[in-house]
Amino acid sequence: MKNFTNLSPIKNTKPIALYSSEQIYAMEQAWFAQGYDSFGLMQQAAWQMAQQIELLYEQKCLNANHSANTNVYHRTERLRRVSVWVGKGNNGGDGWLIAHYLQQAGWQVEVIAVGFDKNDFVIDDKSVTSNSKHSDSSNITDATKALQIALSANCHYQRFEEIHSSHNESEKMALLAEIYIDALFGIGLDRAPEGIYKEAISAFNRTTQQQNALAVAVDIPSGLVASTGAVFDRIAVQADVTLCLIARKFGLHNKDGTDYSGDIIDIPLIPYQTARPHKISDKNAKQNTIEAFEPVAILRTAAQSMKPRRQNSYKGSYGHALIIGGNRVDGSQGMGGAAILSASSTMATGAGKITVACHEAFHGALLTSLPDAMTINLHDADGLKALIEQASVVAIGMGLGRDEKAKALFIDYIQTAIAHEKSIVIDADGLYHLASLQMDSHELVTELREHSINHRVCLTPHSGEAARLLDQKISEVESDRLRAIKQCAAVYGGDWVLKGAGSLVLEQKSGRARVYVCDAGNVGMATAGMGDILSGVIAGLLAQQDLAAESYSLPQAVLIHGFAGDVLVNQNSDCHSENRLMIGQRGLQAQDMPAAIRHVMQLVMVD
Ligand SMILES: NC(=O)C1=CN([C@@H]2O[C@H](COP(=O)(O)OP(=O)(O)OC[C@H]3O[C@@H](n4cnc5c(N)ncnc54)[C@H](O)[C@@H]3O)[C@@H](O)[C@H]2O)[C@@H](O)CC1
Ligand SMILES: Nc1ncnc2c1ncn2[C@@H]1O[C@H](COP(=O)(O)OP(=O)(O)O)[C@@H](O)[C@H]1O
Repeated sequence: MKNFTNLSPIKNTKPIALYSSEQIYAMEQAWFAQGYDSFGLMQQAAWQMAQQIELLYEQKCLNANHSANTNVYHRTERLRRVSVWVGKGNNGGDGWLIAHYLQQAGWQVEVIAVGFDKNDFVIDDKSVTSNSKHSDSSNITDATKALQIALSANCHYQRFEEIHSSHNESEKMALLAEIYIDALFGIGLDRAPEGIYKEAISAFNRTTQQQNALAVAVDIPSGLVASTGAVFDRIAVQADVTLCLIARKFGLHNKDGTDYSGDIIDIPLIPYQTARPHKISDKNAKQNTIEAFEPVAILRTAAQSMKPRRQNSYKGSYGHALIIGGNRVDGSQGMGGAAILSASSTMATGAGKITVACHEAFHGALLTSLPDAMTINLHDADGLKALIEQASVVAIGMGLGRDEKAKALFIDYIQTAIAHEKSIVIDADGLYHLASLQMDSHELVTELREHSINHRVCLTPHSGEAARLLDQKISEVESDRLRAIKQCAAVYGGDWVLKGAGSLVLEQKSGRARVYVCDAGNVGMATAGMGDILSGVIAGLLAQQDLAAESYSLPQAVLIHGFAGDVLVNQNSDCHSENRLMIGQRGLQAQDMPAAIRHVMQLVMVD
């Protein structure tokens, strides 16, 4: 659940580099290649996590005492109990060592071992005392070594299989604890947890919820795929806190990741986490050159500040945005609202002037809600093409319609925009037509791609639209959104937003594509018309050419849109007056957004 307590669009936080699990393994390998010990790294990881767990426990006690208004010193008399759930991989190895270190620190520890055979618990002194630098060489894995160390230290354990097969509910309650540690799976999860693993994850979640205990995930919540943020069949540990080892995983911030990870605490561990030895192809190159790991994406949690406008300027200084959409196909009710919403957010973002090209049937409604806009008939091709020539940016597709007539208009208007070297935003039905044109091998797709090399072309699909553009199933796109957005950019050129929880933004600059995850927005925005609002924000920023490049960037637009949604939902938490209107996650409407966008535009302004 998103925390709205510290809502500020400009925060003093740096963007965070995000990596795939393959890259994290490569970072580890680079570290070991320099002679460092893999088991030493596991010990260090576990030791630092144990310390964090102690801090989390103290914080939990302080909070509990604070709310109960009791003396904080009572906490020292409490029995500190931890239940550590371990799997068979290295993530489980971390768990065994955490149990060992916490027991040394005086905690009452119970390890719940999942997927283990009874024979796994025979103490083998050799593995504990093994000094081999890399455990592989002695055929003893790091995880086994960790288990043996915990056993030798008399850490109490139970096999989950035994607890689970018991019909006695109280026996099923593995251990009453204040903190539960999830060390079942880490970045090595490569398939859906089934059988006993599925049962263990459900039992972990059930127990932590029943005990109102703190659930702490080691590295990543078990069940969450580190490289994609996917969760198989909703089977994943619901963590309150994730202790993220080595480097931030992309999956913690995309798709299901945000729902399952809780607060994230970084434990970087190795100084070279973002570098690996350079492959020496040039014999003259220095031996010790290092090559940075290119993150798969950058997490942006804050918008760029914007400078105030020059006093000596006028509406023409802030661009003319042309919104094309809002059609009414003969006999239908039409989609005028899409263009109206888009236009109202364009204006709220600060465009100097706007014209809306929509079906004439909607002109009255448009002018009633947005008298600042100029209007033109969507089907007046000559008039509209003349306007495209004058516009600073053309946003097309919101409620344009999917019939053949609309497709012909789309082709005509996009070709005109390209001919006049305009910035273009394509959304909704525009993306539908673009996908058809790609299937027809229509020349417009190539023209648009070429145009995008030197001009801004922004395309904003949700997963369904992206699937059509790529001729894939929605599930295929959803299973790896990072791959999908890159494929979109490779096929069509331009800059992209793949909308959804943790919207992805791909920007191409100087032939280099960079992907961003925008950490603003909330589930209240999953309502009709929110996408139209986004296309309007993008058009509104692109129109204002007085802005510095980073201020009209695509991540900036997505962040402003997301923060506006967050501002609206946040009214819930700081609402003291009963008379004040509350807008929460349920019932948030796209039409609420322009006022919130104006508010965010003031918050990002600096002197
Ligand atoms: N020694 C090291 O290099 C370090 C490793 N670390 C830990 O090691 C973790 C990665 O360890 P591993 O690579 O062993 O990966 P995991 O501990 O995630 O486990 C992978 C094992 O589980 C199996 N598996 C995957 N999905 C399964 C499923 N659905 N059902 C049943 N079995 C499944 C795999 O076949 C593999 O045997 C990290 O997340 C981190 O916690 C940290 O200790 C840092 C240092
Ligand atoms: N769960 C969510 N978290 C954050 N943002 C969301 C969420 N659901 C939707 N949004 C945002 O709301 C907008 C919805 O766009 P879209 O699906 O195109 O709506 P429409 O087609 O009705 O206009 C996108 O910008 C999307 O990122």
